[in-house]
Amino acid sequence: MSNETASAKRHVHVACAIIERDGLVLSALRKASANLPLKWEFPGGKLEPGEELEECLRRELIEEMGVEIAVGRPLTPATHSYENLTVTLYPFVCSITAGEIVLYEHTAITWLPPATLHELDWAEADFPIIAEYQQSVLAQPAA
Ligand SMILES: Nc1nc2c([nH]c(=O)n2[C@H]2C[C@H](O)[C@@H](COP(=O)(O)OP(=O)(O)OP(=O)(O)O)O2)c(=O)[nH]1
Repeated sequence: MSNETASAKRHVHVACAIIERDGLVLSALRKASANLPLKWEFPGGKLEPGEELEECLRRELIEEMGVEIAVGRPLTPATHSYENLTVTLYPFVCSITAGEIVLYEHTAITWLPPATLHELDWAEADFPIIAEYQQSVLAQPAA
């Protein structure tokens, strides 16, 4: 049997951080040389064996951006099948508690108001997460 059958497709579990600061949200641009090149994503990465999602996210943010985060409310996990890979994303709303961002993995970052997040060229797995996040934030009464 070929290795390219649907059943052979790798499935990865990825925690990702919707980082809020002063009413804006951080998005990060993947490298041109990466899988899903030059797509926007939320920082984070693959869950390691035995690791909790929140622990994974705190580790990834130190590794990718050199910052410590507080992990807040979870959003609904989203599963998407790319051509060669199935990804389940576990999103959490987060904030930076220590450190200044240094880009160890990404090409760029940007801070946007929630309402305009969808205008970037996102990795497809993020579409439902962005929609849910926008709905949750924009539904809140003004302070
Ligand atoms: N961190 C993150 N990954 C995402 C998002 N959306 C999305 O489809 N992904 C995909 C891209 C990758 O295939 C996978 C995350 O894996 P990763 O960040 O640990 O690994 P990578 O592909 O950048 O690099 P590698 O370690 O596999 O070489 O999930 C997102 O919003 N954030």
